[in-house]
Amino acid sequence: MASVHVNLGSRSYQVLCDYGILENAAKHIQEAGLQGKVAIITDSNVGPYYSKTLVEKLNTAGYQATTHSVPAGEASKSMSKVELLCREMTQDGHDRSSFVIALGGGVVGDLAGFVASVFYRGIPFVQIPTTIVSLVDSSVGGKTGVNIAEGKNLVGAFHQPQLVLADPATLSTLPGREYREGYAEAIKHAAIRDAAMLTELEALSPEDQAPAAELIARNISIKARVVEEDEQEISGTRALLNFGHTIGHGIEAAVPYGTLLHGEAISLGIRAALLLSEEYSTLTPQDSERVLKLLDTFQLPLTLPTKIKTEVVLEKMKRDKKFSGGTINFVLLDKLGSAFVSKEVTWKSIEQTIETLRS
Ligand SMILES: NC(=O)c1ccc[n+]([C@@H]2O[C@H](COP(=O)([O-])OP(=O)(O)OC[C@H]3O[C@@H](n4cnc5c(N)ncnc54)[C@H](O)[C@@H]3O)[C@@H](O)[C@H]2O)c1
Ligand SMILES: O=C(O)C(=O)C[C@@H](O)[C@H](O)[C@H](O)COP(=O)(O)O
Ligand SMILES: [Zn+2]
Repeated sequence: MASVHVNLGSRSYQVLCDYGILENAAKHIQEAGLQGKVAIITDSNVGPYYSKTLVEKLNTAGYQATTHSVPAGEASKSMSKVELLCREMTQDGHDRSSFVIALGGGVVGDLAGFVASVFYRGIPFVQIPTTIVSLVDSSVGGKTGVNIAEGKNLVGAFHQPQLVLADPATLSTLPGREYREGYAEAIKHAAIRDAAMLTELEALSPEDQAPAAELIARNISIKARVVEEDEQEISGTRALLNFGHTIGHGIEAAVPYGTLLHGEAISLGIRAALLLSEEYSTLTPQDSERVLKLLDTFQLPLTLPTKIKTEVVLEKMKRDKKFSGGTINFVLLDKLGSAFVSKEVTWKSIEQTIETLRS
């Protein structure tokens, strides 16, 4: 079993990654010190596959589990679903002594984590990720939250999970498009911190059943080390995990949520960030080409659809958390595996770069 420790003082936790680990979820949850009532939050696609067995195993181990499902998809990452889940949980007898399990992809993880952060002013939660995005990225780090019409993740809280149980076997039921999009986040990790991992990713095929537990753990380690340095994105180190997200989030929010999957929008955002890295820093076109080729291997979009208007992307971007007090903090690469935050990038360049994404 691959295991990564996320060292955050009193908020430290373990990420356990192994094929079939879900079978032993109750044992690992017990070992993490969680007891009593548990609200499993999942979605309409994931629940039917995995929640019944999980409930049975938890109840056999002495837990009292209830299941709460939201419709699958990005639109469920909303304040209205937060209220609905809090009401359902209260009606089902949950209180301060309960804990939450997020069973699903990044949408469920962000939503359930946020519910856990506000329910009775905060209860513990466990992440059980079931997509590539959530296995390599979103289940770790404690960023939770929901979208509003004005932009992505604009309402949220830092709330670390108490345990992450990563079972790559769950990927066997994940549809191809949702499987491929997740690699945008792994490619991002390689681009900002681990150029050698590009070679590992280049050896994969989008037709593979699932990546090795070691590759998932390698991504989690990259993220964990960054989060340990700057848990609440104050010093700027954690902003590096936002490579490709500044324009990417603008694109994702410019069309109804769910039209583009998160990883697809981030693929376009990565292309934009590579172009700006060449313009403002020392990244070479050859290095950019290598990353673009990898995104293309996973059939991720690199051309911005005409229906997505530049002015709408810019409007959404201006509300992004990376723009505070009028300053643009843009994550660039100086070479593969090495990222930094630049304050030099102008709105004019951003606008031109978005236009370049059209061809
Ligand atoms: N908090 C963070 O650090 C962080 C990091 C990255 C992404 N995110 C967020 O994560 C979200 C995207 O996550 P995602 O790409 O996992 O999307 P998702 O959670 O919507 O999952 C994608 C689709 O796959 C389905 N699905 C999930 N697991 C399945 C399985 N094993 N079998 C069958 N179907 C399955 C879901 O029902 C959904 O339809 C975005 O909202 C993004 O902002 C957060
Ligand atoms: O964990 C982080 O920090 C990240 O930036 C990871 C991103 O992949 C993720 O999409 C995150 O939700 C973006 O955060 P935001 O603060 O820009 O909303
Ligand atoms: Zn992301």
